[in-house]
This record gives sequence, structure tokens and C-alpha cells, in this order.
Amino acid sequence: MGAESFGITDLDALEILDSRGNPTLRVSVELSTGQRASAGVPSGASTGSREAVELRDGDADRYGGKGVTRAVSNVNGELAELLRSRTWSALAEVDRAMNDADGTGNKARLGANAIIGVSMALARALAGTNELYTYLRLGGTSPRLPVPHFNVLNGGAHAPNSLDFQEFMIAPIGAPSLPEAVRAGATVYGRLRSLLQDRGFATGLGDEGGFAPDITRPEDVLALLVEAIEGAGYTAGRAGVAIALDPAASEFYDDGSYRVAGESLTSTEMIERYAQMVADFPVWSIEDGLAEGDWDGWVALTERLAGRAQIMGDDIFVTNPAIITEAIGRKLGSSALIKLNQIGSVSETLEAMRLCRDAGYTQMVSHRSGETEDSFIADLTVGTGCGQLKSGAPARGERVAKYNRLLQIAATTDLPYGLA
Ligand SMILES: C=C(OP(=O)(O)O)C(=O)O
Ligand SMILES: [Mg+2]
Repeated sequence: MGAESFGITDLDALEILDSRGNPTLRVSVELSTGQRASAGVPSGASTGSREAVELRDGDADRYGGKGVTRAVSNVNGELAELLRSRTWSALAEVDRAMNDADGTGNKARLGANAIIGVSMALARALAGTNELYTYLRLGGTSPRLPVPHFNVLNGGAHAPNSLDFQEFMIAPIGAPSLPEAVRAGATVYGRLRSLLQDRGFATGLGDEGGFAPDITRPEDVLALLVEAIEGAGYTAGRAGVAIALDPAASEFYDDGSYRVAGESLTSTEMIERYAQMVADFPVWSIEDGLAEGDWDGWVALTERLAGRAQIMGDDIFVTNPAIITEAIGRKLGSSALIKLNQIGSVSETLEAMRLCRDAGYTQMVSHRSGETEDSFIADLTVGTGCGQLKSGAPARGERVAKYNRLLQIAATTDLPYGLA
């Protein structure tokens, strides 16, 4: 992100719908050069308690309180006035000014949904006629096509079934190219559908497009995924198609216990359960294996599975540079999930990624369970070269928009594919 000087002549927001049918914002911006761009704002369901605050109207008569007309007004009023009032030298400067104007430290007054929408639209406008990923760079890191992590089986807060773990993803780490990785994802997904149908399970979909059958034990799902991977003709494991988990454990942590498939486990027992899963199945990454408040457990999990699985923080890190800095100091986790709206600006997101990279923590850019058709995160992943993206199943328009954007970049460049 260079130190270009620019003016902003127009900023406006609109209330649109996300993939769950809830309201969200689309923000449009115009630069003094005439360059226009817009961006759609995502929204999570299993959120970390320290995420930047999404502003919702709270008017029960309209969208059950979920309307975003106050956030829209903040863009069209206060933020438009601020952004049009002077010239700017960099996106980070605008992001800082919006943060300062908000004044709460967690974007609660103006709304993280308002601020991230402006920040994303502005990044896209500043990219101008260049590809967005060429603008979203981390100094010292080369662009790369990521390993897509396809969430093919959903539970937890994303599906109305009895499965406690939220996400089971397949990751074609061993694929020779991005198009072959996408083909592997779609082929395994299709094979999984057939297996579920053959066994009499429902093939309805969860929020992120994965199937949501009534299977209870995570190990039973893992066995099914290995069968689907091999049945589709791939090797199960890092040389072919591996598995990544996002249990989203804060959602099943209650009163000091992890409640999984009818059992009540201590933090130590939960860690041993993961160690066994990693030994028995090709699980290469575990996101939010423990609850966001269980910091001692996180340190123990990181140590226990060091060198065997990527231990990734989502709810616990919330893409927050200050929290990530503290976690790095305590050797907590080895990887961070990166979500733009958790921290609420593009430049703070890039700062979080830079901190991780410099500390040797891997990063995976992520969609939210409530999405729009915007493919911004595909460019963010490629530009930063972090090598990992999760965007749900290889089905449903708002999810495949990101994978299709990767295919388009792959077709027009010779960027390398794979983990960073
Ligand atoms: C994408 C996720 O879900 P949500 O957007 O509901 O937080 C996640 O937990 O990683
Ligand atoms: Mg998560």
C-alpha cells in the first residue's frame, strides 16, 4: 500500500442482504480521480467476544432487530463528511481517522460493519485499474495462490443438527495447481453427497454450504471424509487431500467443561481427544480447538501437537494485533485465522498478518458464515501470499465467488500454488 495522495469525492452505503437473509451493508466510494468501487460486508454467527462490534438497529419490528440502517447512516453522514474533508496519503491513514472518530476502541459507536465496508471499498478503489491483490501486499512477501479449505460438513452454530464441531474442511495441499485443488474439492464434495445419500442421511446444507447430517461423533465424520477423499480417487493426507477442523469450541464449552457428543471433557481430556484424532486421521489443522478463555489449555494444546498439526486461533485472536502480540509472547497457537470484520479495517488486518508472519505463525484468510457475493478475501489471500483460504463449500454462490476469483487469477498469472 503505497503513500499515494488522494481525495474522496463520494461515499455512500446501502442496506443489502447477506447469505443468511440478514441485512448487511454495501459501501461505494468515489475518488477524485473518478475511480469508483464498492464492497460487501460479511457477518459471523459464532463470534469471538472481543471482536469489533457490528452495529445493528435493534428495532424488533424490522428484520428482528438486525437492520443496519444506523450503520448505513453513519457511512452516509459522519464518515462521508470526514472522508471528504481533506486529502489522504494512505488507506491506513483513513482507517486510523475512522477509528479515532469512532472513539470507542472497538468501533462500537460508528459500527465495525460500517468502517470495514468503507475500508474495503476504498482499498478496491485505490487499486484502481490494477488487480486488487496487487494492492493488498505485505512488504517482503510474494503473492501466491492459496490452498482452498472447503468446508464440506457443518455443525455447531452453523447447522441445526446434533454435531457439536462446527466445520470439517478438506484441503487439497498436495494438488499440483489451484484449478486441480478446486477440482479435488468439488469432486470429494460430490462423493460425500453420494455416501451420505447411500447411508440414509439428509443432504441439506448448513450456512457455509457443507452438508449437515445428523452425525454426532466427530470421529465418525472424519472416517466418512477419508472414505469420500479416497472414493473420489485422491490420497488422504498432506500429499493429496488433508482435513482441517474448526470445532469452534467456545460454543460447546460450559462451566469449565467441553461437551462433545454427550460427553463432558476437561481441557486436558479434550487435548488428548485431538491428539488421538491427529494420530488416526489426516487432520493437519485445528482451529479453535479450545474455548477463547482457556489460555492455559491453548498453550498445552500447542505444545502437545507441535510439529503435527497447525493450531489456529479464531475467536481467541479475533484478528486483533494486540491480542496476537500477547499470544505470540505466550507461545499460544501456531497460526491465526484472519477475518476482516473481526478487527474492522483493512490496514489493521494487514498489520495482524504482518505480526503473524514475522513471528512464524501461519495465517488463513476466512469468509464469515454470513457472506455477500464480494470476493475481496480471495485477493487478500493472494496478495499477502499467506497460502491458505477458507470460504466454505465448493457450492453456493457467495462461497464459490471466492474460489472462482482464485480460478480467474490462476488463469491470468503464473503465481505459485500451495502453503506458504
Ligand atoms: C467462519 C466462521 O464462522 P463465523 O463467521 O460464524 O464466525 C468461523 O468460526 O471460522
Ligand atoms: Mg472459526
